[in-house]
Amino acid sequence: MNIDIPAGVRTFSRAETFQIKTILRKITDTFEKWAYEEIKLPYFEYLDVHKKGLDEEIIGKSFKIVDRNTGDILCLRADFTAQIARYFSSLKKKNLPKRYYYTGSIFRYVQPKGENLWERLQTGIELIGSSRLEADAEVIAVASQSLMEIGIDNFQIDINNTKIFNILREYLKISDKEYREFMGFIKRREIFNLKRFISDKKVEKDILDFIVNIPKFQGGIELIKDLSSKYPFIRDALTELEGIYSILQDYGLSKKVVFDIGEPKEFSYYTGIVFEIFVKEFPKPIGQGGRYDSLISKYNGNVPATGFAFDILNIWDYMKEKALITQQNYKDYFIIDLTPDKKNAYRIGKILREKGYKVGRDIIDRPLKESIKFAFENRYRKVIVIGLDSNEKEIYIYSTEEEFERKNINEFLEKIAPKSAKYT
Ligand SMILES: N[C@@H](Cc1c[nH]c[nH+]1)C(=O)O
Repeated sequence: MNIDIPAGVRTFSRAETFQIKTILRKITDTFEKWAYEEIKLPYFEYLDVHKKGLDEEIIGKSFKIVDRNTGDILCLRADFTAQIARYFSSLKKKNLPKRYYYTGSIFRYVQPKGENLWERLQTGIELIGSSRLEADAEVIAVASQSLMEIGIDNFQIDINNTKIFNILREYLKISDKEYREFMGFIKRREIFNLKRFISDKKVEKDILDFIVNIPKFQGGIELIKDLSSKYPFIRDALTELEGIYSILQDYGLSKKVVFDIGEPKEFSYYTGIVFEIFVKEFPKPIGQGGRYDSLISKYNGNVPATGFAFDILNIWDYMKEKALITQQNYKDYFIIDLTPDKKNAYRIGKILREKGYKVGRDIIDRPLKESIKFAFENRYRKVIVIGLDSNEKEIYIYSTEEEFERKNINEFLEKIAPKSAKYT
């Protein structure tokens, strides 16, 4: 019998799931502190509708399914931002700003090799309704605070402005296809190909000089100021970068910022400030986002927006690698009731759970010693044994396999304080 799973998917063990869930919980708690509200989006979209907001390349990698009733082609969600834009467009009452967050997988085909999965777990936010730089800065601040909450503070935010490329595109008057080729050269930092690309075009000297040097433009705020004096044709876009830097300074985050003009983004829906988040000594970005002021208009309405998403499995991989994950999934009490009638077990369990404790019951017949051993091996902090001697009102509370205390049931239950720790 074949019990395999497809190459592009994987199961996460209970220990792995706990680690991932702990990361997610801390991040989404941070989102909530900034007043973002959760929204649950469907796995399926109509291909035609999802396509409106996404690049051909991404749609090409999406998983398609046929609606068996109507014959319509559906696809599995390939991007949350396009879904949110579609959803927002459908709202009758669009009171602004809207602050949404989401958690779930996006699905895109990749050659299933090693850790390449078809399913990518993301959690992210979208801030809809403001074209102010303050909105772009808020999104970056939320991302930064979320990372600090999970114990990552050596991150770097690579910021860029898509407007620079839009100006070049208009200036060069190139087709979509040529533009994609051009952006590919920039992304792969292929200076030789960039030179070749513009060699047959009539380009002013300073613009030409800018283009062939794009891959090298990586640095701090001085770089942006310098570019601004050298290349007036992109000054407005650079002024935005200076503006966002100044707000991030107020947030105390300017030390995290690097400008990387040679790093364009994956989605063509971006229209302004874009960014990627990296951590030192880890090759993959752990989050990315940016402004998408014309995406919503592809569906209905015309509202500016910005947002970002974390790649949770990249964060998890990094945290494992750096031993930043220390928490274990502990449970509080394991109740073993040796009496034929289990009423005391049910009563004690109920009260402890009401006070916020995690309580499990031993429901397997085996020698007491083995049950106790099982409990500590399986991360219960304490074991309660009922009916160990003839005094029905007393219980034994084990804190290790050997050490225990005898307590009167009612006294124990009266004294026990509600559990307070949040993530344990
Ligand atoms: N959807 C983008 C991230 C993003 C959210 N909002 C804006 N951008 C991604 O998956 O990379």
